[in-house]
Amino acid sequence: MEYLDKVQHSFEHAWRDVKHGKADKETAITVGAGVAVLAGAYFLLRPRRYKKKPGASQLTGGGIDREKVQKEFDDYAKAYGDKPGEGITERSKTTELVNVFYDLVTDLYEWGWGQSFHFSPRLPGKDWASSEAAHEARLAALLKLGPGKKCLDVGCGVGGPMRTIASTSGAEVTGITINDYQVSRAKHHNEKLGVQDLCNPVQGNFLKMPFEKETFDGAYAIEATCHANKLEEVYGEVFRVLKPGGMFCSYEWVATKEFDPNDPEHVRIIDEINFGNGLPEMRTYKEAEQAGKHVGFELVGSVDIAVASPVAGPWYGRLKWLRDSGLIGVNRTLVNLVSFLRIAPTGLHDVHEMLVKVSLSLVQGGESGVFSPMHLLIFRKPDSE
Ligand SMILES: C=C(CC[C@@H](C)[C@H]1CC[C@H]2C3=CC[C@H]4[C@H](C)[C@@H](O)CC[C@]4(C)[C@H]3CC[C@]12C)C(C)C
Ligand SMILES: C[S@@+](CC[C@H](N)C(=O)[O-])C[C@H]1O[C@@H](n2cnc3c(N)ncnc32)[C@H](O)[C@@H]1O
Repeated sequence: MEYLDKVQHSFEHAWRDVKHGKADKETAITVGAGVAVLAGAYFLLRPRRYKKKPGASQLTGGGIDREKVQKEFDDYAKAYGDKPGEGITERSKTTELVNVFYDLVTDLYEWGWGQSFHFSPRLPGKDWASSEAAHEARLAALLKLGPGKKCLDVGCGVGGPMRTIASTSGAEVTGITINDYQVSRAKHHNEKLGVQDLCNPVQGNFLKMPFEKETFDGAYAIEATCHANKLEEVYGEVFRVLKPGGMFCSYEWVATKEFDPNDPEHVRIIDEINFGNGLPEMRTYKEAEQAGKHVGFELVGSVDIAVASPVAGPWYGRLKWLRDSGLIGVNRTLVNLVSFLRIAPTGLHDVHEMLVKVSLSLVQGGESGVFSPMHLLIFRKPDSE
């Protein structure tokens, strides 16, 4: 703190000389540099209420008390075994760990990515936001949603997709997320956009949903069911709350047919993806298909969107660009700064470092073809049980 006092003292002296017209060249440079540093720091850290994303100075641990963020992250990290392919060791704790994971990452996701916590193929001539909206709207079309229809968003995050799908289709979308902080963020965004009459985020466990049977005309999940210990558990609940004849579409995180469980490099990539994203394990797309059939669904379609379009850019392109452009490096500096200044909770630095590392694993998973975050499964509940 002594160094900072000296800097402040010399800046005050210089500022006084400038005010009294006694500034020499050196003083003017000191003051100019000081003003530039302060302006730069404010620009980068400033709280940005709604317009775009939150500012770095608004990074929190979600529903976790500031002083507990470091311990919660350390406990989360300890929950993963170190044997290849092990994932979360105590599976009875998975849901609780996933909730902690989202307390830890939700602000960082919004700050560094946006309100839709998923990947999208890059459409030719479209920016990432348009490509993302198209990827989400595809589900509204597949589910044949429209005004008066009731749709369930299984693992809704802060509601980015919910708002797109409700706005494009006019359907009422109820979203469920385990994380209470995300519900508050989703409600904030819904009200800001004036879509709260169509979008209803609720806190709850998609393994035991607080909805009556046969409530919804359609359901979708976007990169969310991967957090379940067993896909049958969440698929079975979706089956229960869907009306007979209702459709369920899911973008699934899967190991692809390129994945070789005997290849240590493949296993390393998947293990790192599991740890850096709160997955208990990784399923293959075949296992996901089987899980849906096992709970009673008819499998209507199964396609890896990551490789479906010969002209779309790779889903991991945005992550690669963030790294290659140096933006992740800038983010690292900002997170270190707000952590050092105690503006953000201690521990958020470690969370961010986890995300820096997993961004590399995800790109490797995409480039090697062993992993896809968007294997689209289309299921239908039979007309009569
Ligand atoms: C579906 C899931 C999450 C998918 C993506 C939304 C996120 C996966 C990895 C995340 C990120 C990685 C690097 C971060 C970067 C270091 C930071 O400065 C800014 C945020 C990141 C870009 C962050 C953004 C969200 C992801 C892309 C899983 C959880 C099932
Ligand atoms: C990667 S986020 C995707 C969110 C949203 N689908 C989107 O694309 O923006 C995964 C979501 O699944 C939710 N989730 C994970 N496990 C859950 C559970 N057991 N019950 C309810 N929601 C859960 C998380 O809280 C989070 O909102």
